[in-house]
Amino acid sequence: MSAQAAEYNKYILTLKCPDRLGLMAQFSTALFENGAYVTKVTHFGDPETCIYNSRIEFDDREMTEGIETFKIKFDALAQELNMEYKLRSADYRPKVLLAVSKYDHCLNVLLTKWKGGVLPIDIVGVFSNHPDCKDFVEFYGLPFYHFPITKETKPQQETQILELMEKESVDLLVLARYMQILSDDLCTKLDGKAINIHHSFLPGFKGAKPYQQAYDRGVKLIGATAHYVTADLDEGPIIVQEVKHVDHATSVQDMIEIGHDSEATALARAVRLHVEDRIILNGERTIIL
Ligand SMILES: Nc1nc2c(c(=O)[nH]1)N[C@@H](CN(C=O)c1ccc(C(=O)N[C@@H](CCC(=O)O)C(=O)O)cc1)CN2
Repeated sequence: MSAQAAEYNKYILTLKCPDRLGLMAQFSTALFENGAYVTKVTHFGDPETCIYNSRIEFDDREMTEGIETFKIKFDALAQELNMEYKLRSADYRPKVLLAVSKYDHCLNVLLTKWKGGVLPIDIVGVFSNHPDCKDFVEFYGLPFYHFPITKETKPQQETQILELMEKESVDLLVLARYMQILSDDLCTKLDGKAINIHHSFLPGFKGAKPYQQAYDRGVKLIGATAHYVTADLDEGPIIVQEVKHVDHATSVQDMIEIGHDSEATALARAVRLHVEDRIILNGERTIIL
């Protein structure tokens, strides 16, 4: 007898463990025996690392015991299979802090998608090293934090960022064309919790002014890359990439304007993938389930 979908509690289970024959049968049986009504499964067994990765959506329509009992039983299986897993309610909306400098095209798309209910996140605020985006952010009813920075005040400014993230229990920091390099210490603290949009088709043209670099090289494709932030500038695991065709007549300014769409699209998609727990970090690479 199926009740209305709205009555069910829905969950997202992500897991990784050493791969071996019969693994799927074993944890599928565990899900079945504990009444997990599976509605979606995506998985990948990495042939190089021999690690099995899976993302499972299920609900409790057939569960006779609560999710806490499910966790206790699944914990036992996880130990047996040397499995790392994360289980959360599908209703949880990750808390996201945005960072900008002066360009607001990526910020605009993120705020529009958030306001329109397309991005399942709670934006706790926006900070910037410049005041330019204050009015725009406050138009959306969000707090704007002006954190100016100089080489000398960088440690204090990054402390402001960390304190804000702590105070608001931030799950994800999104650098939406935030043009400051985060210190190694901050990158370590934000490992896997900070996404940047770089305005080139990485690994080409890392660092500052990538469109000028692209123009000077005479490329026929420009791109944008959303990646996790690491201490190695623009070297973090790649999440999403977008490209656009250009030619000999495309100026640097043309590239900057053409690139805005690619940057905003790539970043918004990367944020969605992250907050839906679809990204598995796999060394220097990502698996998108
Ligand atoms: N630790 C990291 N910080 C940041 C990353 C990253 O991958 N690791 N990505 C950048 C974004 N970025 C390109 O997308 C970028 C931003 C700024 C610069 C840069 O050189 N800026 C200033 C120097 C600023 C500073 O010293 O903090 C400059 O133009 O000289 C290069 C690339 C965001 N941060």
